[in-house]
Amino acid sequence: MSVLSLSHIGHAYFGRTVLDRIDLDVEPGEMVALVGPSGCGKSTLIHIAAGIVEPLRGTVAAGYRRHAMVFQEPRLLPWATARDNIAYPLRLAGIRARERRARAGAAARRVAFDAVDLDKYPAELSGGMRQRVAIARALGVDPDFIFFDEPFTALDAALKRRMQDLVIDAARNARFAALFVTHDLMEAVRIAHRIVVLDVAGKGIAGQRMLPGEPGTREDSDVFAAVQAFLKRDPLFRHIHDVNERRVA
Ligand SMILES: Nc1ncnc2c1ncn2[C@@H]1O[C@H](COP(=O)(O)OP(=O)(O)OP(=O)(O)O)[C@@H](O)[C@H]1O
Repeated sequence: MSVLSLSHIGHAYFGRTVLDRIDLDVEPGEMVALVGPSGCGKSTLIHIAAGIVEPLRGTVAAGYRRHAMVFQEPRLLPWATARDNIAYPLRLAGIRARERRARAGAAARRVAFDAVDLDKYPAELSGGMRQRVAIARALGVDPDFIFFDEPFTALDAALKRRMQDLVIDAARNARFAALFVTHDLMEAVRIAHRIVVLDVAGKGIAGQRMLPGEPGTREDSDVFAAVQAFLKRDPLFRHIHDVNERRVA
């Protein structure tokens, strides 16, 4: 009864294999963190999973009702206010102005976005506020699945933590499932039920680990200890901090 099922996904760019034989299922209400060394194909895989990129091989079976996506950059419309940005997908869905306004306001409240800022334009908002708008826009469509592609990488540590808590709370309340790409193992351990580790590019999934307890109920000391244990003793995480320098160059 998976809400997302990837079977034998393979992909290549210009003949160079980046993903091979990827099988991955996400259950309803489950938050799966996808981690792996730089350049291993995390973004490619989440784009395939979300239907943005057509895989060269394999199939994607989506059992969710409605999905949303949150990217590293908030990707807001610069000419629209925060409220109109949040309401934009609702407008595309043909929802009337009055209801759009109410639902955008409710979504903003769920991410603790101050109502007085709803009429501001993206350029008038801080990076954290803009990312809140992006999350509110995702929550506003009432999704049962959200794809997160490194949404908090550009934020400083304190803000990142606040945003993670916000996503954890929202996921618990709205019970959406999610695939969450991150290169931050601490973030993965805080936020997810399960961590899936991609191998270096072209080698597929290296393995996965279930995380104990529910996201949001883990003590900081336990999160820290789990990350240390993964990095020091678990061979699955051996390549996690490798950098594909050819790509960086
Ligand atoms: N549109 C594209 N055309 C050609 N090559 C691409 C394209 N997108 C990604 N690649 C290459 O595919 C590989 C995987 O990239 P991808 O962005 O999916 O990895 P990633 O794990 O998300 O990387 P990072 O952790 O650095 O964000 C990289 O070597 C990258 O250079």
